[in-house]
Amino acid sequence: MTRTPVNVTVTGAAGQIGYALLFRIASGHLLGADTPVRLRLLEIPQAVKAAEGTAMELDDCAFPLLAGIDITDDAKTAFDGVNVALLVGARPRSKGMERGDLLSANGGIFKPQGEAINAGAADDVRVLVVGNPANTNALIAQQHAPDVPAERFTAMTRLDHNRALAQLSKKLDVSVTDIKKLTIWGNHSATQYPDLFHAEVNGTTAAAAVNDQEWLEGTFIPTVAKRGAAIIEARGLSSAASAANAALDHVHTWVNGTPEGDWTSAAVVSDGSYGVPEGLISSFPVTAKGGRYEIVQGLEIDDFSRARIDASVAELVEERDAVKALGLI
Ligand SMILES: NC(=O)C1=CN([C@@H]2O[C@H](COP(=O)(O)OP(=O)(O)OC[C@H]3O[C@@H](n4cnc5c(N)ncnc54)[C@H](O)[C@@H]3O)[C@@H](O)[C@H]2O)C=CC1
Ligand SMILES: O=C([O-])CC(=O)C(=O)O
Repeated sequence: MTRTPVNVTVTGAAGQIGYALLFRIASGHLLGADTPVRLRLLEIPQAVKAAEGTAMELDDCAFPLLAGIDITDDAKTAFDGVNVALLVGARPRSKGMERGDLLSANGGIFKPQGEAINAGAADDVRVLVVGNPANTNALIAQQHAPDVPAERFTAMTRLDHNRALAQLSKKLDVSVTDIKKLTIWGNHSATQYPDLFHAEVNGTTAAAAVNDQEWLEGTFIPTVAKRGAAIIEARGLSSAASAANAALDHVHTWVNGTPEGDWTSAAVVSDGSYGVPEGLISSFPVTAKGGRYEIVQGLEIDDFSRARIDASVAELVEERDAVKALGLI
């Protein structure tokens, strides 16, 4: 067993994703069964007591890998020495709130968190932003952490990726493990593009295996892209356990790598690949090797895919320009 605990900071720890996430981190599902973790929980002052309650329950599980829990409402304390930062806490959209208001409220959260990561994080820090709008929140944090390599800031589209795997496996009556090279492109929003043209099912292109363009356009893409809203409609609350599961998958893959002959989806800083403006945090097909995510290169993009990627990236550009206009980056 690696004896030095890894410092894992979770923001929004008292929220519903936090509750679904913390117990699995402490039981080894983030970094593996041989890596002890020290949890740092960051919450707003009004929710610190609830986070303390969760910490009591974590204690009561007597997890062998859990080396300690600290709870704070101060970002600097929360990110001091952090190795893995899971930025879950965010300001949800409330009634009558415009997109600009939402971006502005979240800027007030992700700017100081980026600064705190810049000031105190460990050299190997890896940051995953889950809180919405995830891509742009990640961009804000990254822009305020100039001393941290930009590639260490990522946003979560792994839930969208897993949703797409599930929908396709049902359609084709195959196991999710038979599906490889699926991609979510763009923003974690309804404009995202789940791509079946590069995906493979038992060696055949997924789009060809489906052989039903109407299903692909009229059912598959909207079902995946609007799944978050469908869960809210059904549950009265947004996805929590599936989001927590995807966050574990994202970090586990980042650290441990993608299998040979496969890739996954993550929103990472664009290097200009596939016409996505450099610096935007956009979802791409990525492999992970040696602890780094890398954008899969050289895929041919046909007109159908091009139009959808461009539409989602245009939304990311709009969001970036809006936070720029607000002085947040
Ligand atoms: N990227 C993705 O695939 C997904 C993203 N989400 C997003 O994740 C976020 C969290 O979702 P839930 O846990 O369901 O929300 P929630 O409302 O249950 O919990 C959010 C928590 O964040 C805390 N918080 C707010 N501001 C904070 C700050 N400055 N520092 C630390 N904590 C703060 C709140 O006190 C609350 O406890 C939301 O923005 C949601 O939209 C949810 C599902 C999927
Ligand atoms: O849609 C929401 O508000 C929550 C979310 O991001 C998702 O479930 O994908």
